Amino acid sequence: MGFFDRVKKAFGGGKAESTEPTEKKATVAADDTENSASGSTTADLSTSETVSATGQAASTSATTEKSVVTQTSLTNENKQADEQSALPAAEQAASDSAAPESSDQSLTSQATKLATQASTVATSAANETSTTSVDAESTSESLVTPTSVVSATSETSATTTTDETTTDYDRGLAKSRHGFAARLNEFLAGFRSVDEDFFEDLEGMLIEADVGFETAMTISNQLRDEVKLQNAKTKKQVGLVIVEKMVDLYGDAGAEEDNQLHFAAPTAGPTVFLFVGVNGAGKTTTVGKLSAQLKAEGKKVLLAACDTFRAGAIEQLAEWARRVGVDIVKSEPGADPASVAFEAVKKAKAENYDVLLVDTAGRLQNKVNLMNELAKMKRVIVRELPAAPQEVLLVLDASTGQNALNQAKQFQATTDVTGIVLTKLDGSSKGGIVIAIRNELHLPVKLVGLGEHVGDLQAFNAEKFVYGLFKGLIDEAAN
Ligand SMILES: Nc1nc2c(ncn2[C@@H]2O[C@H](COP(=O)(O)OP(=O)(O)OP(=O)(O)O)[C@@H](O)[C@H]2O)c(=O)[nH]1
Repeated sequence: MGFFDRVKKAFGGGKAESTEPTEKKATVAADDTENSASGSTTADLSTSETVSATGQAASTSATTEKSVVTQTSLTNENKQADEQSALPAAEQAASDSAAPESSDQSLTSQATKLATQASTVATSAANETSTTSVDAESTSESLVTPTSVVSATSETSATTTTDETTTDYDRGLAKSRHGFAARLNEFLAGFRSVDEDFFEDLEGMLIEADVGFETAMTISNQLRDEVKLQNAKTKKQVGLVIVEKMVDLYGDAGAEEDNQLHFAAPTAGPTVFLFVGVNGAGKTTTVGKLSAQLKAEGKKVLLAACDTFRAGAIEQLAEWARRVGVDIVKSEPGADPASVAFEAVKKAKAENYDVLLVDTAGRLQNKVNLMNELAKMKRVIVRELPAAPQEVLLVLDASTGQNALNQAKQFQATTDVTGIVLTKLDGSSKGGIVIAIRNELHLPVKLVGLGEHVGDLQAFNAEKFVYGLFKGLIDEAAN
């Protein structure tokens, strides 16, 4: 069965649950040989935990800073449900102008950004004290059903959670869905017959949707036969054949892809994840969100503020640490990032942390410096912990489209990237980039950012992603 048919069978027509075991299993695998025996657990990604307080109130070096952050209603803005289908023509207009496609940051907006990000963790300001501990219970309570990115515990909650995460993908991809539908509708509006012009326009439409040049060409070439083959005559049929082909190609290309985050074996910890990527891609935010989710799973988490280049970055990460209630190793702006990494690894080892999340700079004086710095940081980590880092995660801003692909190619050339975190999908109309990443970069997407809320960082699930992107059309095909 092709990938399109699998997704259709699992979700089509509004089904919330997979009817066959097509869901990827989230294997929390240890990186080395000890792994298979003891260090790996397998869990259905569709299952998630309802976060419960673990009672591990972590003390943090950042908590001496005191700030009161007012909770905002970001969630509502980011989670406007969309019930529109992919093909009908009227749907697209509003969405493309809704959210900014660029993520430029300025120092002057830093305070607002900090407040916004911290508020998504939503710890009650009233609980704040000037002591050095954060109340784990109130923090945990405030995380609105974050789906576990690495593990799952409750078999019984599977149905509900499949619903929830599918809905999260659905909401997070609304803009992309509208964007693609708009392009497809525009393209089909001019459809008369399947001729050379048709294929040229098709290629243009797909490239615009950010599926990538090579992918656009492959789809177009393969469809030359198939549109006729399948006797597609009406616009709707043609649209369906195009999407079906695109989805099947995507599924085939990912057959061997490992989308799971890898953790050190229990006895070989701590696990180290290094986050790299350009300025503003969402590294700090991702580290913050992930720390909250890992902590909620009972893990002892340490953050390392290795972006010493941008003064605000240290403060931003410290704010996340304080709010989430995890520890942080930081230094003064301008300090050597590798020395911060060294201190963090030392602390993580000595104090038995489970996971160390390392935030790095997105910009230095120039690209060569940046890449050299990352290499140096990695050397320091490996010297102290030979099996680490278990993941080097390249954070890409989905809304930057082809730019993100170019950035990825540069990072890939100099750094051993193990996976992609694709952020801001909620603010992008070009979710097609996921297709380009798989087909052109051959790097697995491991996490996706579907909004600014902590729970909006999700383990990547290809089936849900495809359904979120082409929901209307898949539902129609299923009925
Ligand atoms: N809507 C949305 N916004 C996001 C997402 N991830 C990050 N952001 C926002 O993107 C902006 C930049 O994020 P940062 O985490 O500061 O980016 P960075 O890569 O750490 O940037 P530098 O520290 O300058 O290298 C912030 O305003 C975040 O709130 C997401 O998935 N969705």
